[in-house]
Amino acid sequence: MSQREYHIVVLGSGGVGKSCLTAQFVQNVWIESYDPTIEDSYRKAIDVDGRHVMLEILDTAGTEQFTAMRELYMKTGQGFLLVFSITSQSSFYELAELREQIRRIKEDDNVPMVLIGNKSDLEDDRAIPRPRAFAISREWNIPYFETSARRRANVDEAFVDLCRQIIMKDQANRRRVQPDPRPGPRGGGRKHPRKHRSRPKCTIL
Ligand SMILES: Nc1nc2c(ncn2[C@@H]2O[C@H](COP(=O)(O)OP(=O)(O)OP(=O)(O)O)[C@@H](O)[C@H]2O)c(=O)[nH]1
Repeated sequence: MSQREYHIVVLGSGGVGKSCLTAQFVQNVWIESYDPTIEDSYRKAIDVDGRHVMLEILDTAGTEQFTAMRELYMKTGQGFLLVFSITSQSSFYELAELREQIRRIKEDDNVPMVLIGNKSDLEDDRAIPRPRAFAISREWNIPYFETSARRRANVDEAFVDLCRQIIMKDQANRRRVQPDPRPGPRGGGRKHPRKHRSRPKCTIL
């Protein structure tokens, strides 16, 4: 079977840890320094439930000056990681608008997404209580993961969950456009009804 390629976009305010999460997932490295991103893309092959897929991961700019690129990558992205920092209230509230923008641009209410509260190692500085984040994730009908890029906690789990959602959506779309090749009422394989058999049926004893 050919390898499928899926486009993932990592979104969220500046400094929430998008680059660090991406670097941990793709390269298994931790980056201590903060260097605001303009836009970086990475490729990683992974196996999800026995399926070999290639991911194209776009690490986007959190700072306002680069938001002009948003519309384009929202169109091409098939799945989105919505990242905030558990230590920053504003980064949490800013995600609502990003989510709305994605749904509007894609004209789809069921876009694969995952909500991520990053920097879970900074529990003492927590500004968003866990139940608050879970409540939003339930309202948006998407899963919530608390991650720490620093400790590499829950990073793979969040990316893999998103991949699963994308694969399921892709399969559902394919089923919709490709008619079932099997004959009979479910399939579109046979144009004309089978002719009546004149020969008697054979019975195996
Ligand atoms: N303690 C802690 N620090 C983190 C974590 N993830 C990222 N950081 C730090 O937060 C700062 C910003 O991380 P980045 O990954 O560059 O943030 P970003 O969201 O890509 O920022 P922009 O490129 O501006 O959008 C860096 O100094 C990181 O070391 C984490 O899980 N825990």
